[in-house]
Amino acid sequence: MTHSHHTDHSSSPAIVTRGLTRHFTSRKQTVEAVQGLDLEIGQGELVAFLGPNGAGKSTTLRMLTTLIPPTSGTAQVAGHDVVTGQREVRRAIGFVGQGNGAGHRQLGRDELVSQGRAHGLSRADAHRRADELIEDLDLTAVADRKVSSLSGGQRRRLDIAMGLVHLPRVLFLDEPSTGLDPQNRANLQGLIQRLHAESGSTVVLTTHYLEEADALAGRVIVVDHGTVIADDTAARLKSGLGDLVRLGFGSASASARAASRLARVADARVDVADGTVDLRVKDGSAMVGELLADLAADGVPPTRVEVARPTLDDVFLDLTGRSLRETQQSTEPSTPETESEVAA
Ligand SMILES: Nc1ncnc2c1ncn2[C@@H]1O[C@H](COP(=O)(O)OP(=O)(O)OP(=O)(O)O)[C@@H](O)[C@H]1O
Repeated sequence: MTHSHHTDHSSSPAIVTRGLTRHFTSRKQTVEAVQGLDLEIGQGELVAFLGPNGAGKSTTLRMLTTLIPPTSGTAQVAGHDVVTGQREVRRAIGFVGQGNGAGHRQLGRDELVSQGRAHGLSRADAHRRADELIEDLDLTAVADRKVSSLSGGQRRRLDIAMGLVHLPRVLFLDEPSTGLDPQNRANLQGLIQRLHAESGSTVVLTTHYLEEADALAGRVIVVDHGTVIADDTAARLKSGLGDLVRLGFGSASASARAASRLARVADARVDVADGTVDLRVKDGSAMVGELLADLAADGVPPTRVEVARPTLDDVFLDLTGRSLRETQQSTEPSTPETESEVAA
């Protein structure tokens, strides 16, 4: 691995988009998949793209990796325009898409070696790199089998290895951990972190696992309906939402009385359901003692108290009105051409 160190602010950004837009027309219906994205991602950043199904994440990645041209707007990746500099962009990037990258009839190891050779590695380097990745991605037992005989998760890991063979300067991963078991998901996270730290590569990934975005990414970009609706560190997105203080009461009248008392707490959002009051407030854990004393003094002491730090899922729900957990469970990885999605 090369050890040039990351986050070089003096040089140009790894990715710049201006008004990046992509429409799809099928059966006389137009889907505005990506609508005027303005992004700037610096060299060495590790960015997670989050959004509900159909938000435009894959379409954005497919434009940035030159697989489909924008309808309008521009994008530069590694200093080259994705349309006029397609070849240069492709040479600089690695892409792990949602489909399968490796051919079927080959052996996994041979696929990796030929991918390395195609990217200009010497035969010896290509073999060494393939060995490294086979080890890193826990493919040792299956690397010498035909690709077509691998399980879904094994294929996924081979595809990821294919995208990493040439130590790309900019790496795009479209839902890399989908279909992996928890063990392999954790391994993959470690691998992405190492790659990022050791080679200073810029990494852009989409994921439906919010914990993954939280653990890995220095920057989280939330998209919905083809536009960016939030762009910040996970920590700031969460602290902006505040803690959840959930108070339980013996009766609905007690919770109503407590709620009217709590409405006076500055900058808090109060929700009452019978018997419970939810308070969304900055630093809930620090203020809960005082809060309880106040309620006791007013004669409405709660019978139960919970304080929860916000998760990225809470942020996501707050921003999009949808829980990513729900969308993740209810939907299979999308086949974009299906009519229901086009109509959505
Ligand atoms: N080739 C295509 N033809 C028609 N519509 C498309 C095509 N590709 C994508 N779309 C539509 O564009 C919108 C954005 O799709 P995209 O795949 O970018 O979403 P996504 O955020 O990656 O979603 P997911 O989380 O489900 O992977 C969707 O409404 C989708 O149906």
